[in-house]
Amino acid sequence: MVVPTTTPVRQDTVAPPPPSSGGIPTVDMSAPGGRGALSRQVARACAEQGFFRAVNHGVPPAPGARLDAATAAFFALPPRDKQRAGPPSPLGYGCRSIGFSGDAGELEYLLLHANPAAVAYGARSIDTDDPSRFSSVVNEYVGAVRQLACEILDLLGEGIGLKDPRSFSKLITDADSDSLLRINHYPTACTIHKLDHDCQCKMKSIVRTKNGNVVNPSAGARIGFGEHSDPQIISLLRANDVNGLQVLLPNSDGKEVWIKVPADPSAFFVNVGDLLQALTNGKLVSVRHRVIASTCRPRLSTIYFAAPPLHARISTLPETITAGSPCRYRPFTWAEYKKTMYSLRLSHSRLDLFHVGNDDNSNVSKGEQE
Ligand SMILES: C=C1C[C@]23C[C@@]1(O)CC[C@H]2[C@@]12CC[C@H](O)[C@@](C)(C(=O)O1)[C@H]2[C@@H]3C(=O)O
Ligand SMILES: O=C(O)CCC(=O)C(=O)O
Ligand SMILES: [Fe+2]
Repeated sequence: MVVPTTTPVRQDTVAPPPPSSGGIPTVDMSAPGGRGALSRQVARACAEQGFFRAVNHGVPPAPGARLDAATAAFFALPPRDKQRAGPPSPLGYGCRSIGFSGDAGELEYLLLHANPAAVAYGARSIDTDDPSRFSSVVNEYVGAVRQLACEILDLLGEGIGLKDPRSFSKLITDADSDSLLRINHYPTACTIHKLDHDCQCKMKSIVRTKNGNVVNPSAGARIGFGEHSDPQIISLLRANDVNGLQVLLPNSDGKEVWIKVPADPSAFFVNVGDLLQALTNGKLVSVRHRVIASTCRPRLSTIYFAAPPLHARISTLPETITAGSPCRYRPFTWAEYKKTMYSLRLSHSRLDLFHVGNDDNSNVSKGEQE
């Protein structure tokens, strides 16, 4: 991760660091002190950590509670009912397998496109009793969270001094926005028996050798979701009261260390994504994070990945390019970026392939892996 330790976001508007709890910057979205101070705080957290905890964010609890109830009901279904919504294409129901390049984690999930037509289509196999009930719960949640995402992006636009501070939020409110909603369920080690046989074996990482012996190559390690950065513009995560999320942040010596993020069901955890790093010439940093699954309590998390339309051209904003900080990334479309990312492993630092002067990405687009 690039850590701009010597270059503050803007020389004339250096904000005090947001208060941090256990190394996690926290931004009170309703704090008195004015919009200027708030925008500088949000920009500073996104420049230094690429991550913050948003409290008093204004999203009412009801849409989240309704969505949690609906998705928990889905995950409690018998395996063959859940499999009607899979396998993930990448959208749909998935169990353990993440993406198309061999990544796996101790989780099952639903991955949905966030537009109402796609939600309605997916809902037919997720809530067969009443698909429109499921759709309206998802749409209500997406509407509320998208509004918070826009507010944060506008604050960021102001905080880093863009000519049009709404440049970021305009990308995600376009009718063709490619935003996603993901619901991750990390079962406990002892409820794995509720999954189907295939998934049970995969989650226990059981491998049967040629002579019939059973071995567990990853005994002890419970990687829920492996190390990665989110590819989109910004991600807003809300989870139940079970810990597990970790972010890779610089410590006081500048060394990167994994920081455990204490669970807070009333907060949103905000991640800068790869596209925002590219748009801002690396001033805002796409944070690497992962989930270690708890052995004794199930974690349920919901993440809104705010993305532009597929055809959107991601080109570094001129305000972020200076003589001392020349343009780092070549322009690309979100469709091009997605194609590259799906050919790579979860942990790949894929944005590096779009550095000015790096021609290596012509190969990865054709399916070459790490
Ligand atoms: C291995 C992969 C899964 C992923 C697409 C990718 O090729 C690399 C990025 C992964 C990720 C991480 C954030 C989101 O959970 C996600 C939906 C996304 O947009 O990028 C996943 C992708 C996925 O699970 O399909
Ligand atoms: O489930 C979580 O808490 C985080 C998962 C995540 O980072 C992702 O789905 O991209
Ligand atoms: Fe993520």
